[in-house]
Amino acid sequence: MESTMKEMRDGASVLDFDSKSTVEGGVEDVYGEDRATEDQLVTPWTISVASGYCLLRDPRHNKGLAFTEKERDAHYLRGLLPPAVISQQLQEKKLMNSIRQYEVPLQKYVAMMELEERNERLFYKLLIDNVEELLPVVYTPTVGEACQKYGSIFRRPQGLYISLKEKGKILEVLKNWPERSIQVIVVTDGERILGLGDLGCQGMGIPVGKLALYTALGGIRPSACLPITVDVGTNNEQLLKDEFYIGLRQRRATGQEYAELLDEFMSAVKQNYGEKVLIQFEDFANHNAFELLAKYGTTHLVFNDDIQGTASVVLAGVVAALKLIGGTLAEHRFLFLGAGEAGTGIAELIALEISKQTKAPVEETRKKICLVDSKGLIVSSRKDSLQHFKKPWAHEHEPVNNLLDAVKVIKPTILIGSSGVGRTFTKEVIEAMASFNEKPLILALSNPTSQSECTAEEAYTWSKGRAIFASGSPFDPFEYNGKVFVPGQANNAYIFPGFGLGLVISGAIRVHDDMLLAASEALAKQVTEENFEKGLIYPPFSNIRKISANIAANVAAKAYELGVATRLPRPQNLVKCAESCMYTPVYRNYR
Ligand SMILES: O=C([O-])CC(=O)C(=O)O
Ligand SMILES: [Mg+2]
Repeated sequence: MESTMKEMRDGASVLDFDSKSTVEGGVEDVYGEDRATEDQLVTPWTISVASGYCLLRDPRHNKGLAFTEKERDAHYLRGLLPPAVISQQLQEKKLMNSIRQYEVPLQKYVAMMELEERNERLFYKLLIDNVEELLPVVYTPTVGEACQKYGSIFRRPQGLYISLKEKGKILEVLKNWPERSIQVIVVTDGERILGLGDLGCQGMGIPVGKLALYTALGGIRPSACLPITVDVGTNNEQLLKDEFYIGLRQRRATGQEYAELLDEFMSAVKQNYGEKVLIQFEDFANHNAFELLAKYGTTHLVFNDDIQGTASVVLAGVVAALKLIGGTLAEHRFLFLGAGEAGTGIAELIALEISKQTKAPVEETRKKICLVDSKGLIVSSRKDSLQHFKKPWAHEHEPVNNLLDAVKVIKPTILIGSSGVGRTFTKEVIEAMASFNEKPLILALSNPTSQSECTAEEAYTWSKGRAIFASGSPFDPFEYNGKVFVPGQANNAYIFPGFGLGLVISGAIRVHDDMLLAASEALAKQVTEENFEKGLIYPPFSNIRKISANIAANVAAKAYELGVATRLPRPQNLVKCAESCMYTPVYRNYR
């Protein structure tokens, strides 16, 4: 009898499913429980129409004073709102005025988060229309401070928390999340939040912030985004002692215990959301970041923003910069400070692109790139003691034990900082770069601003206005000798929203390095003559939705070419397709 009912509900396909284990996802699998076997527990979700008081308190549907007279009548709102009816534009103006009055960035952050909890469309309207002004509020650098103080500013939970306490029950925890059609998950374990180190469970600010950008910059629907923090403890003594700390009060689980929890999480995600959900790893410590990417890259749609997103954005900036500094990629010498996720990720993608351009094997093209870590230049004599992700960069060279000496002997044309340690591009380092380069390209990528390898002012002043400079966190334009220099922001925020959109619109099931190259190429093409004249190697964020649509189209095209796209037939015009899929924050009319 039971099986007959299930067949009636699910149609003929139920016969196939019943005999299978449910640990894999499927194309139609959006609810998870549709595929659940009879002995599995399901969540009895219901859908209802919000009205009256509940409607005003539902952030997804609330419009505040913008509810029309007709809507107020039809939805039992009479008397619950003051008489004035105002437009979304006027609401936006009012909120921008009030946010601009706060002088402390963290107050602006809290105001934005409160808006998101109150009125989601208005939040995104503000963010999209004022992207250059609000990006530093909801994203780096302010989000870093927010994570450090998350326990104190915590009001309502955002996202999903999966801790060691949920071991064995992760699938059930996922089913507690109210949305079913998830397209993008950003997950952190909080061990390396920006350049701020281990912030444990308070790292949640990062997935929340990244996903706000997925919607604002890439047009993924907010309801399709799921921020997750996996809490395995923290080694941050200060947080462990902090009475307001929101996470597990224990030291980090490692080894098998860690691997098992992550494995359960990865299986549960695929089981619940299917094959096409994008899982973006964010701000994991080096060892776990590389391992997770390698382990799940062949079974899941995974993307590590710190390794791959940063690589793609930096390659785009370097390619664009060639218009200003001359030469081909292969003709330049690269020196990195920092050999972690960002450093080795960028280095590898640059080596790959040079290899594609010159047909030389990547083992050869890697030799154009040198990396310095905390122990000095990475050279072959250090090979035995190096972590595996650094080994490809151990070239034959005399040991050199600091950055300045490495700059002097290698004479790079391009200097890239990704060490997470601030103020390491000293006056001597920049002056040395400027002594043998007409236009040294200097990228200070570490975040937030406090960890930047140097400031824009320092780069321009110490190079006497000759440096081409971009940084991970934003700096204001700087005037030197009567000329205004506008520093670019070499931040993965240019890439991941469009990249993710490209995966979603093509229904891609795996990420491939060639897609990262496709994203870089699309971004580099968006830099205009006018941008170059100001010394910019990235286009302004004000055009980001157009940029994201172009990145998405190039990434999707590559997914179809590689045969990993499942959305068929392939749309003719992928840019149009990307644009038409984008979420818009304009209020909808209610009947
Ligand atoms: O969040 C950012 O601004 C860039 C990034 O991924 C990081 O620094 O880890
Ligand atoms: Mg990151």
